Amino acid sequence: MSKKVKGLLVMAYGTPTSEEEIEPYYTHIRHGRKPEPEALQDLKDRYEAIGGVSPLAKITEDQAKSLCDKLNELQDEVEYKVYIGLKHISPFIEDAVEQMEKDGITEAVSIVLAPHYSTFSIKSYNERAGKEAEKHGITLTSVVDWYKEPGYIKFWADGIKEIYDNMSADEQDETVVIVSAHSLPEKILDAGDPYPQQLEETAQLISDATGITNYDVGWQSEGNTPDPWLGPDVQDLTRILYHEKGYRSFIYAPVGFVADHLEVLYDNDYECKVVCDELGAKYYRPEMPNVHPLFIETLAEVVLKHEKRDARA
Ligand SMILES: CC1=C(CCC(=O)O)c2cc3nc(cc4[nH]c(cc5[nH]c(cc1n2)c(C)c5CCC(=O)O)c(CCC(=O)O)c4C)C(CCC(=O)O)=C3C
Ligand SMILES: [Fe+2]
Repeated sequence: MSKKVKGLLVMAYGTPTSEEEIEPYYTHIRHGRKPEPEALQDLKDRYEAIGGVSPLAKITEDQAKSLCDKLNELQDEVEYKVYIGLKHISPFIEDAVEQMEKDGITEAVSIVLAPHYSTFSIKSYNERAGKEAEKHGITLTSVVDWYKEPGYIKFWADGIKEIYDNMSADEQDETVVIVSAHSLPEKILDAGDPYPQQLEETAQLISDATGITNYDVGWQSEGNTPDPWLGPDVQDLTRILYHEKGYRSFIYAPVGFVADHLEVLYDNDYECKVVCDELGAKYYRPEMPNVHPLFIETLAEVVLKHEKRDARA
């Protein structure tokens, strides 16, 4: 008897793959409102600064494919078939689910390539997927979050330790780890959003795993809107930690992201580095997860655990 085929919906933010796509992409992020010419130019300049287009599109594809291969290697009850569904550019989440139906898929599982749960992020991905699945008669269950998964913590702890262990004892004494995620509007707190608490937990677990107790939590890449955003911003935090605590080496761990992309390559590797250079401090940033085997295995374990829980329910 042939194995049952099950859909694996891998959801991610999405990125423009050419300069022409930047405007429609930005417009989609802004819920259909076109950006002002200055804001659009600013975004184009940032993409230009990291090489014209983001490496994210290719990385997301590689992550999705590797995850699916790993899942098919780790179990032999079902044959997973992978679909990529993006939040802000084609193939959209809805396109992916529609394609599943065309392919005769009746059951699927989804995961978002972002660790922390927020109404602004994972909830909105999962709601869009769930709604579309219902429309097409597909039974879909969704992984909720995976911010304290041991393999994910280990991945970051290993990267941080590698940098730290290469320092002299004197430098180690002056080193702090800045653990960060994408900032969100402060109003998420009114509804008790778990996002900030989850980032705190991730940071604590990484500290436990590395034994490095000098760490702080910051927010990055905040949007260009009038309302207040979660802070402190990582750049401000760098200055505070330098002046008030005397740190001279900074290890940035943007754990809210899983790939090399604009927020990391520009907001960390350029903007935070500018602050470090100005202060005469040292800038370090461990590798992003991308398709590292430990990371892909971890995602596969997350999906399989979710599938088991689902089977029990
Ligand atoms: C929570 C969160 C994640 C992490 C979770 C997840 O991954 O889902 C994330 C990831 C990403 N965000 C990305 C890109 C952008 N996000 C923007 C703007 C915004 N993000 C927001 C939230 C998040 N974003 C919000 C609340 C806004 C403001 C919207 C508004 O205006 O009200 C803008 C507009 C310009 C700007 O603000 O910089 C861009 C270009 C890329 C792709 C990078 C690449 O292409 O390499 C990635 C992975
Ligand atoms: Fe974003």
